Amino acid sequence: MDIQSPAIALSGVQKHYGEFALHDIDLVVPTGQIMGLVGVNGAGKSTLLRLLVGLIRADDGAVAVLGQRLPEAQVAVKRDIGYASDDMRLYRGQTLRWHMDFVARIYPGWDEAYAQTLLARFDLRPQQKLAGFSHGQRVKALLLLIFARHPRLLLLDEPTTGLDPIARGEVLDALAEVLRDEERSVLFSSHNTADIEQLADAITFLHRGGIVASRDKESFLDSWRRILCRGPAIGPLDAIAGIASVRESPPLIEIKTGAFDEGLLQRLKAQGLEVTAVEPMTLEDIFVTTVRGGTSR
Ligand SMILES: Nc1ncnc2c1ncn2[C@@H]1O[C@H](COP(=O)(O)OP(=O)(O)OP(=O)(O)O)[C@@H](O)[C@H]1O
Repeated sequence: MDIQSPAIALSGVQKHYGEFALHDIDLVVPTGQIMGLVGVNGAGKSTLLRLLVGLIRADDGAVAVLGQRLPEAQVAVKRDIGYASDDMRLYRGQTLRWHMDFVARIYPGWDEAYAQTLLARFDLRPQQKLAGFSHGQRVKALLLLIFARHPRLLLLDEPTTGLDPIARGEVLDALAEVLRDEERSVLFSSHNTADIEQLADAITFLHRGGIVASRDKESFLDSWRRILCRGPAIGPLDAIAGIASVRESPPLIEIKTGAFDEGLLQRLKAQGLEVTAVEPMTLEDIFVTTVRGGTSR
């Protein structure tokens, strides 16, 4: 296996389901990167992750994981991938210990000491049957079974959805610890932008089956600003390059931009506007503005 290759490389990927199409997907996740995949319900996040784990096949385009093409190398890469999603069913009639032994027999990289650490951290009882686990406990059990194998690539579909704030904090802390290993790459999806903002190095916005933006987190946060001005403007503001949205309630004007620089402020002033505040934006606000404005990367 080629360790110089990116962890994930998608090129021209298409997948059609009736009215829905995951389309023109070009995405590279370098080794060691933590990529957050953000999208509303039905955007295509799970479909993208299922393609990467070989559960479904692309209609067109190239899918490579850990330097190997799918679906040809699916069996070979599977042991190096940890995939967590609602698709994964644990056996309700068996205990967590039974599951741990089962996984340990299949994966030689099983780390029992780390599994014990995670049992304590997640406050899970190994002798309890899965049928008695709450939703949050089941999620934590699944992540334990994956993390203790030390897979090189983690594909996590909404790992924190449906968790209470305490369980969510535990899962995020364990993820942050797992992610400290620089050789490990991660793609995790969420509609909770706060989780993505906390953990990810890079962020991809998926909307209606297409990638609308994909950049490293810092440059996302650096380039977006909410600018408050006092008008009126001399000419139409939407025509100014770099403006993603304009909301007017005269004489106040709120502008959002994904291409913030001094030049933009000068252009606004040239329109007769007085700039009264320039504020950073949250990832959530950036996401909503990008999706509503249809801004392309
Ligand atoms: N096996 C399938 N057969 C038919 N349609 C499918 C199938 N899998 C997904 N779809 C459709 O593809 C679209 C994208 O679904 P997907 O589950 O990838 O979105 P998502 O972003 O993960 O959404 P959510 O946040 O709700 O989980 C939806 O319109 C869904 O109905």
